[in-house]
Amino acid sequence: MEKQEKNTEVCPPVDLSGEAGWTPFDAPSLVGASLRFVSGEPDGNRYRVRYYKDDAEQLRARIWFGPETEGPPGHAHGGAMAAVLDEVLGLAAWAAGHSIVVGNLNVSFRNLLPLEQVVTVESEVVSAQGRKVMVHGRICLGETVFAEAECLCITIRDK
Ligand SMILES: CCCCCCCC(=O)SCCNC(=O)CCNC(=O)[C@H](O)C(C)(C)COP(=O)(O)OP(=O)(O)OC[C@H]1O[C@@H](n2cnc3c(N)ncnc32)[C@H](O)[C@@H]1OP(=O)(O)O
Repeated sequence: MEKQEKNTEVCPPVDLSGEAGWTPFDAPSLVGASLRFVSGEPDGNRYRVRYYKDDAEQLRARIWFGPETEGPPGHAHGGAMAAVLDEVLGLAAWAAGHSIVVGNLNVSFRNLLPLEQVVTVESEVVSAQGRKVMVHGRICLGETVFAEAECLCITIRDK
């Protein structure tokens, strides 16, 4: 079988601007330099992401799924969408003041997400009781929802 050449060309810049009323927010710095999988290559071919807070102080992200996130031909891998929801919804809890890791992430894939398109991740911290913080979120563009998730975050025990 012939070996397929890997395309190593870097994709052109993309516009990750937020919407009116959004303020840029450096969410990954809340947890230090550890979040390289989604946020680590801002000019690469995997993901490109920029974080914001909206006027209700909820975390938002504008994100581009690059060719390295491909699953079904021309579209994002489900695991690639789940990774984004894990990071953004976990960071939404951090941004609300909770030091957490994600304990459970329940994702529903609603529509195929075309590659190399800038989409939005919305999040909402819906409850915080004891060590459990529930965050809901979705990857969408206008009225189209690509994936939605419920994320149970658990606060880290004091060492
Ligand atoms: C640095 C942070 C970056 C954040 C952004 C990125 C998000 C991530 O990718 S985090 C990485 C993925 N997550 C992980 O690897 C987490 C691995 N899991 C763990 O470390 C542990 O299981 C942990 C911390 C979640 C819970 O363990 P522990 O501290 O012993 O708590 P534990 O006593 O078991 O549970 C506490 C409560 O949460 C509940 N709970 C814990 N896990 C779950 C779960 N998966 N589903 C439902 N409930 C759960 C328990 O039932 C318990 O409830 P109750 O108090 O009512 O009895």
